[in-house]
Amino acid sequence: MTLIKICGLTTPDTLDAALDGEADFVGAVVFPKSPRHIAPADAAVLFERARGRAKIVAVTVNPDDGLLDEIARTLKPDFIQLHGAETPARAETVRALTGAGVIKALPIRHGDDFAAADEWDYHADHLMFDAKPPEGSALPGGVGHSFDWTLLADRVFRHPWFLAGGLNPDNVSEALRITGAPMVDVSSGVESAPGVKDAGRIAAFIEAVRRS
Ligand SMILES: O=C(O)c1ccccc1N[C@@H]1O[C@H](COP(=O)(O)O)[C@@H](O)[C@H]1O
Repeated sequence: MTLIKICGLTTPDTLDAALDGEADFVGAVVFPKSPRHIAPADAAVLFERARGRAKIVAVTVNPDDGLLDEIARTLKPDFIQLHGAETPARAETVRALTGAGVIKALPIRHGDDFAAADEWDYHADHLMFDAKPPEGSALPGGVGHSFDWTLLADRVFRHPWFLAGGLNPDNVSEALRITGAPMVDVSSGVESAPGVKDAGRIAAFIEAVRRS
């Protein structure tokens, strides 16, 4: 069964839509430049209802030790998602500092971009292949861009991995058919406007994955 992550949740009703649909991972984006940013203390209150029902993921971009400590003390996530230019050595520090697992997002545009996965596969619990954002983008993720899914054909990784980038209820079946991804991650594809999650689209996305 394909595992599902719904990311960038900021309200109780949309978090409930993800939990009622039995999403496997729910994500809080802790990155002030994002329209989905939520402060760790606020995320801790909101995501408490998810504990034990879905894995809680804190999405970060090049987090410093202070932020990691704050996230670990308040939100207590199951996973820290690293969506910046972190190194494998930094990931080991993140793991030690927080006690959480590590999801590492790798930006993909061409086949060569998978080279980094060889080393990262030994340092992350899960890799996430997300589209490289357009030039000049303020965000490294959550921009609704997809990459050529056929680049993933016949690739093998040590751990179950996420496909991300531009997925939505209408295209996720095709993405799964082409890539055979064991896990999928979505953010802007289940929104009505940037940062505004839509409970109906969350349910439709989960339904489309389950039907695939
Ligand atoms: O969602 C964000 O705002 C965000 C900000 C900074 C780093 C990562 C972010 N989101 C991640 O990107 C994927 C893909 O997004 P989309 O589905 O293409 O909109 C998202 O699921 C998050 O993991």
